[in-house]
Amino acid sequence: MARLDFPKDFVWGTATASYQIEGAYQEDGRGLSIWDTFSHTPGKVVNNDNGDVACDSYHRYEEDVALLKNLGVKAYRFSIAWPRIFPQGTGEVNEKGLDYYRRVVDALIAAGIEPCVTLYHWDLPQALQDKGGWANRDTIDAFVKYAEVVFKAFDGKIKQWITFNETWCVSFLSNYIGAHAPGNTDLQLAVDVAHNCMVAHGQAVKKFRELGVKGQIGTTHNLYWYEPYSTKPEDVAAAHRNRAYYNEWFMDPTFKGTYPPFMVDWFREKGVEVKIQPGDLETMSQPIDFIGINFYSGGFGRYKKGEGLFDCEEVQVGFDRTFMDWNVYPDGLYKVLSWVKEEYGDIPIYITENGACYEDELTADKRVHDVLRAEYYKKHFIQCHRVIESGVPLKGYFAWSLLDNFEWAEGYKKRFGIVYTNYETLERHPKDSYYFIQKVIADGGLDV
Ligand SMILES: N=NNCCOCCOc1ccc(-c2cn(C[C@@H]3NC[C@@H](O)[C@H]3O)nn2)cc1
Repeated sequence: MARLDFPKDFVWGTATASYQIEGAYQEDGRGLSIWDTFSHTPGKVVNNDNGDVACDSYHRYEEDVALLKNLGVKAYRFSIAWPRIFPQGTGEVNEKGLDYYRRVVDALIAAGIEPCVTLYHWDLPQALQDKGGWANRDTIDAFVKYAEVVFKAFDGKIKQWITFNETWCVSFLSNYIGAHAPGNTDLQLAVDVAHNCMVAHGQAVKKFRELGVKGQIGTTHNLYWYEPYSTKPEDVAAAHRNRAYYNEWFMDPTFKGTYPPFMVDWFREKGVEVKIQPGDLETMSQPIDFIGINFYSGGFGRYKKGEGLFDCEEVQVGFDRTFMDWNVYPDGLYKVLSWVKEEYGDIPIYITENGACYEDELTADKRVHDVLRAEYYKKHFIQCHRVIESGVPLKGYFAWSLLDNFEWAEGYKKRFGIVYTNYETLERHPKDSYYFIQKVIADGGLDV
């Protein structure tokens, strides 16, 4: 057996998001979000599930904090719901909305757990969507105003800030593929949304610096690791386009202040242009203190004319797959983080999401023997250790997710939690994977 010890200051955490766990969708002045609208539209979400109640963390956050404390994490990543702070997106601040997050933050601090907050985790106020949402550049100013209110309210208590979660999901998944809210299917619109979100990210970072807010700020991108199936030049080019669709399209603007030229040309061929206004590229590439990377999967692609957006077809090479039908590809984590260091330099990295969805069964004695999920975590922890040993500045890891929760268009059928949520009783039951992670944190590492 080999012993893999993590640095003493490595930050272990878990992650959730407001719309996925809070419920209380009309409580204390909360306004509607695009996910309320989307989930209440028949046919958009499996079983027509919605976030009206979810895990009821709005009322049960103390139970969640107790689970976090017992798990032994140093930090907890959650998101603030913009519609609780500005029910109409702009205008009057809803103090009761701020008060909820004051209760959560104070409970975390009392438990010795650092709050790590995502400002935008997809629940855009519907009132802003009614005016074009992220395709309307006015939303950028509304976002900065929302960020300013929250920065000021929690300065000194929240010390790790993430502007956006998974801008690829906000843009392409939600406005080109159409699988997520608001469910548009227009490539130009998706490119506009991606651009405006990255400008909003940069403007919020500038506001953070202007206000002299204590702590660190970054953003989170979901990166996939796609490799060419063969060394044939056409396969290499096709797989690179598909990788860049998730990775370079967002990482290059964030760190280089440019879009990857080969992708700009590819989109231009499809009649799609990036609408860059003077100053946008400088704004979006504002220096940040860390990058959050959400990693779940990857694969192999090869050239196939006419296949998808990039003439690239995925080739199955025998990976095990999760219940989301995603490849289990732990080496992909090592490769993508090594690539981040190589491409973008020594920016501190936090894995802000990693985890797996499997079918879980609650036993009569309230246990969940989620062997596959525990194995998934073990395999990815090994790759985290490997990448740290290689000199990549990986500073922390947040498991997705603390709780089974509303998995967007998949509803409640898809469980990612290390704690089982009984949606009838709203009871929480730690799974075997919770106890596996608890031991890794307590021991400061693992034996393999
Ligand atoms: N890729 N295109 N395929 C073509 C058809 O796709 C249809 C569906 O696609 C996707 C792609 C990606 C995801 C996804 C989900 N999570 C997990 C969440 N991360 C943030 C947190 O809230 C977690 O819940 N990360 N990524 C979902 C659906």
